[in-house]
Amino acid sequence: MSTSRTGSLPYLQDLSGSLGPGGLSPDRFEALLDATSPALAGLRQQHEDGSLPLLRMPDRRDDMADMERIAAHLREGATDVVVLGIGGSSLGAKALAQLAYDATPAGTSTGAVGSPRVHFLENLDPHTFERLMAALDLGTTRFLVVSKSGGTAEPLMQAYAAKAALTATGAGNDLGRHFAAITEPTDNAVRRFAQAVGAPVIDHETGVGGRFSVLTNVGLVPALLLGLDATAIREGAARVLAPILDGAAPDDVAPAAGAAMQVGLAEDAAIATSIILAYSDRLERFGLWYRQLWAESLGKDGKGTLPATGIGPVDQHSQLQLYLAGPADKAYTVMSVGCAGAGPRVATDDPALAYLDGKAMGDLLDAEFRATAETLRANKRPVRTIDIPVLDETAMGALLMHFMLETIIAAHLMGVDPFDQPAVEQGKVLARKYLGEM
Ligand SMILES: O=P(O)(O)OC[C@H]1O[C@](O)(CO)[C@@H](O)[C@@H]1O
Repeated sequence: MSTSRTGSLPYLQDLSGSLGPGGLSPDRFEALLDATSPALAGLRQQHEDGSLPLLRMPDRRDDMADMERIAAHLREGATDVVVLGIGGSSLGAKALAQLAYDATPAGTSTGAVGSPRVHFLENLDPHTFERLMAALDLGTTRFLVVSKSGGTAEPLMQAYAAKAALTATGAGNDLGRHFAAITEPTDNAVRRFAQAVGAPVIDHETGVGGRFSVLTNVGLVPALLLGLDATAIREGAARVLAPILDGAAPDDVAPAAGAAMQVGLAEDAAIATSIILAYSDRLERFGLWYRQLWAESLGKDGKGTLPATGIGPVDQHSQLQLYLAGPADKAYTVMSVGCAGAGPRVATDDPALAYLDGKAMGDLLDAEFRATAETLRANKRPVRTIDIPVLDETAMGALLMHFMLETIIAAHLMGVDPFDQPAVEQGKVLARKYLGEM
């Protein structure tokens, strides 16, 4: 079974292009799919006993009031909100924010009319920081500091720098109004910072790691600021989880099929890179969120594949040559958002452009998506397609849950723990040592 039968999902996954020559043998795929059964049973159990709080997020509503409270605090009198967080404390929110569209290079998202502009200062770069501070009216700018541990150097550095910038411009008389924080309920540096400036704090879910936190307040507070429907995001996630909770067979569980395919390709077909190629600008940051999820969860014990991202027509004109004729060590997830007929139509009497005459911009995008997927397959490159008829909050919630579950199930097949990241700590210790020597 190569195409997901879960008809109620707001997307359609088709794995048929990953099977056969250049890909995975259908028998091996079926065997791996069967091997996901214990993982699915484990997830059911963990949902029931509450030991994996991520699985309870789709149905949670009791935390919405806290989220609304923080969002209202940040929104009041604000033209701009800057989110200070890194990795899992930023990437999920950024992916959601792109729904409220837009994909400006500075990472700004504008939402519904009346919403503040939301900026994500994820990376640490003094040049970017100073330029943004200079461009904003700090009197009407708010900062949301997000860190699960509350001890991550980058957002702390940015929070203290923002406080100094506010104070320098005289906008710091009422610092509590300018800040809010999300962090674990421990005595940590982010909490102490927020308390010192008199800003409200809400708790980061203790049992949900950063890269799995997009359905918690970490993703949903920025979403609310942008006017997105947070409940619909969770409802979309619930639709992906439902077959697992209902005890469906693995071939009716889209993330299980995806995990079997990804692990099988790595083990049998020497696939070293897993590329998400999205035919929608609004999925650009989704790919970046996926990179952390896949890399940090599975890159262990010498195992794991390199997650990479690309964007539709742009990468056809930049990467496709390598994809088609370079090393056959990459697998492709080509994602498209229903676009046929969308956008402006061309009117031209140039005979050389007869193929464009009367066609909508979305027609060309759709044709290119299908052509690229087929060409990859014709060149024996394993391809999965994911069609999203309508990219809204429900679909985005479903896609986020799909890839979180696919990662957890893949970890089970690979025999690694998806929830830790011990190797990352080495660099952090060294960076602190170097800082101490400066
Ligand atoms: O939310 P925190 O604790 O600031 O951590 C940020 C990121 O840093 C990491 O711990 C890696 O260093 C990620 O797993 C995490 O998402």
